[in-house]
Amino acid sequence: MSTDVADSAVTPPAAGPPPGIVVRGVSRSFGAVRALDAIDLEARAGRITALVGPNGSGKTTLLLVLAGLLVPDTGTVRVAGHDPVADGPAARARTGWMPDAFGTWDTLTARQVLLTFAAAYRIPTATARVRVDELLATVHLHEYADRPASVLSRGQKQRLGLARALVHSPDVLLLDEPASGLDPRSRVDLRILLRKLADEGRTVLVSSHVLSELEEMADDAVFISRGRSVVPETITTRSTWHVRALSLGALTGWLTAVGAAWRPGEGTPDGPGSVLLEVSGDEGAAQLVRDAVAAGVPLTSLAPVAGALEQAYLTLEEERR
Ligand SMILES: Nc1ncnc2c1ncn2[C@@H]1O[C@H](COP(=O)(O)OP(=O)(O)OP(=O)(O)O)[C@@H](O)[C@H]1O
Repeated sequence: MSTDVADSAVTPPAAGPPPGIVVRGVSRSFGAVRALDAIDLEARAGRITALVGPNGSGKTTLLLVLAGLLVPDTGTVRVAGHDPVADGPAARARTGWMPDAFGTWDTLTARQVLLTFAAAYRIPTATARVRVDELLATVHLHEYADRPASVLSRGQKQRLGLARALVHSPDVLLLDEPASGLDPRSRVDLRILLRKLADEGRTVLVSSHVLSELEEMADDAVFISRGRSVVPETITTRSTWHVRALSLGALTGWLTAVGAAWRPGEGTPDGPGSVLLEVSGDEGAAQLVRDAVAAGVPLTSLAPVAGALEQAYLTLEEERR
């Protein structure tokens, strides 16, 4: 039986390591637009936290506040224990920021760009040279180390932006759409690198619209809608699963008899086929398998129709309507 029951990697933040990021009641308006509306958020050290939300929901505004580049109107923020406004230099020394589009000085080489940022973080020159070589290798830009940044493609610039965010070995990483423009190999490399950074005990907060990708990399998810953090219903209660059986007739007959709300999937009643069923999380799926076995209904597969993040996101969109 193919089942993704054990693979729901994204869970709400649980008790565990200390939070690397704490946001309490933060608001930020641009004129009449309330981009952040008393938002709360925690992201823990040693974990990758996904920041998920529709266009204009406030993700970039929040990341800019965390990076110390935008002052909130109200609320409190702690990044690696420091307030980015009141204690800016200490917070910035521990924060790596990767914006969605990384502007470089095109006349500098990739190496010079990184050395310039290393100097800004007051890393001694000899140490910086070693660190920059390591990072250029990590993001597979060593061949371009001494070429002007102007020759870099969009994806290569993104990778340089990632190296820039890591130059001072920050405790907290803030990544705004880091995978945009990256080819599939680079996306896999990014995922592996972020996992390694989290395993080293760093806090990684990453926003992306590519939910399948976030699903694979994130441990926790924070959903944001209209400037507030929200918990989509799906996270805690229901999701749609694809249930397949050797006999569609036996499956639908049994589901109808036990009063389950199912929708047709595919197949004909006297052959193999599937239905769509609302299931209450992994526990509900496990119970469904037990009940089907007890009832003599031959299930052949059971899987969520979409990743947990995608389902939660779609619920969020429904809730917004
Ligand atoms: N500098 C600004 N001036 C005026 N309005 C702004 C500014 N920056 C953001 N906004 C508004 O604040 C809201 C939140 O924007 P933000 O960029 O944070 O959203 P987002 O979730 O990052 O969106 P996207 O997924 O499209 O990148 C939007 O309504 C946007 O128009």
